[in-house]
Amino acid sequence: MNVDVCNVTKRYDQDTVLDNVSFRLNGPQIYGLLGRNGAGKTTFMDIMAGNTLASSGNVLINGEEPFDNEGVNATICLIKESNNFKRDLKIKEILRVFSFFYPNWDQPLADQLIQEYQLKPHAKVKTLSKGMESALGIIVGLASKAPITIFDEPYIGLDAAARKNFYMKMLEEFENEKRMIIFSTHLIDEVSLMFHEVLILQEGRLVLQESAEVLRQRSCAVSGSVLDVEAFIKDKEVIETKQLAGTMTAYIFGNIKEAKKQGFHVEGIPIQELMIHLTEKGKGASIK
Ligand SMILES: Nc1ncnc2c1ncn2[C@@H]1O[C@H](COP(=O)(O)OP(=O)(O)OP(=O)(O)O)[C@@H](O)[C@H]1O
Repeated sequence: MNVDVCNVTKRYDQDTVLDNVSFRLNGPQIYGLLGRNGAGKTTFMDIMAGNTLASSGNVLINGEEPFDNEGVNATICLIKESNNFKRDLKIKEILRVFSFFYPNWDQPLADQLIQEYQLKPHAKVKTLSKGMESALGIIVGLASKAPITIFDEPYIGLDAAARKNFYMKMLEEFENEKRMIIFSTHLIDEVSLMFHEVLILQEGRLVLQESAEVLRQRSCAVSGSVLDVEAFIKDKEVIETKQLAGTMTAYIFGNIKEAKKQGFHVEGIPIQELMIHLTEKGKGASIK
């Protein structure tokens, strides 16, 4: 599957929520869609899933618009933070509805996950705790086997162990059967190692699209004595510095090999730190 996002703008009255966003997603990978609160992530995912129209520009899924397009809609499963399901339906009814909708629906996987998350098939959605409702969303998202599966912070109410279990399941499913997974989250450190590619929105604009591997190679944390590190980073783009007991750690965009050659202790920078930097100062272009 390919997704072409062409000059997408979305306005609500005077507010421009997405501002001329363009990018391409190529094939089955795990994409991290990141950004601060209100950056436009959910709005974008709704347009992509065909739930709403862009004010201008368009999203093409394998060349077709998703809005009002049953064929395309059956290839996309969007699981949001909440309100994914009718509250009066029972879990088993929800699973049946989705099994009709998604041609690749995996009932054995759904059954297995229902057991693992200890959900009662006869329970109505309105009786579920937040965590249970999130678990149901995760089950539908994974069992849909939709070629494009989108998770928009799908884990509200799940504890750390249950979230970890979900991440493992998602990876397992991806490895078993490659599909495009778009994952939007604020718990970036928990999942960033799973991302193949990272997209960052800031105030409705795309400030970064980069492979996670490249990001890891182009940014680093350099540690050493304060004087040495200060001298080294003088001509570099510095994200942040921290000092502790005579040593300094500087987060920089730059050449890891050069830092290593000079004897510094060098580590990668967590993607969460990069996201904070890029969205604070709008330095998306400078990483290129
Ligand atoms: N139906 C709507 N009417 C008016 N404004 C809206 C509507 N939906 C979203 N917005 C506005 O669009 C902006 C982007 O919202 P969106 O939910 O897409 O951001 P987000 O990146 O998903 O945020 P978060 O991380 O907090 O979920 C916000 O300012 C929000 O108030």
